[in-house]
Amino acid sequence: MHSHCDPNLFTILYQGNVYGLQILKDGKWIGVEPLPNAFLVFIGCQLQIISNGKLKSVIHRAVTNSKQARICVCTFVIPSSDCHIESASHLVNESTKIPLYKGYQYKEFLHTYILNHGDFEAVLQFYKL
Ligand SMILES: O=C(O)CCC(=O)C(=O)O
Ligand SMILES: [Fe+2]
Repeated sequence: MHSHCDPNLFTILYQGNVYGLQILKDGKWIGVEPLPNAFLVFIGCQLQIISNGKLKSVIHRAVTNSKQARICVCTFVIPSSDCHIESASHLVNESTKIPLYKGYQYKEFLHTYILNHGDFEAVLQFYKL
């Protein structure tokens, strides 16, 4: 699976016991070893925007393995398509004093995300103030 940030609010992920998940940190891909019975929570693009940048959505990807089949169970927590998204005012006041992003409807964001092939940095350019 190509590198991306999840466009939703957050993702709960169970990756079984076969390695394959990697996250991008400081320009380097880091493997996330599977932990038995552990769930991973990924901050999605929407939580980054709602938290006014306080929470960061991580770029990740899954790599294939020719020896073992890998099954990953993902639960995506997604806003309804006409949900209005904007930075939460109390988090804006706490951090930058100004919102970093303009508000939008979730379906509008998803459209931009798909047009930009999941490149969150490119998508953010449309919503940064
Ligand atoms: O297969 C994985 O570990 C990750 C899957 C994923 O990132 C996704 O479905 O959004
Ligand atoms: Fe993902």
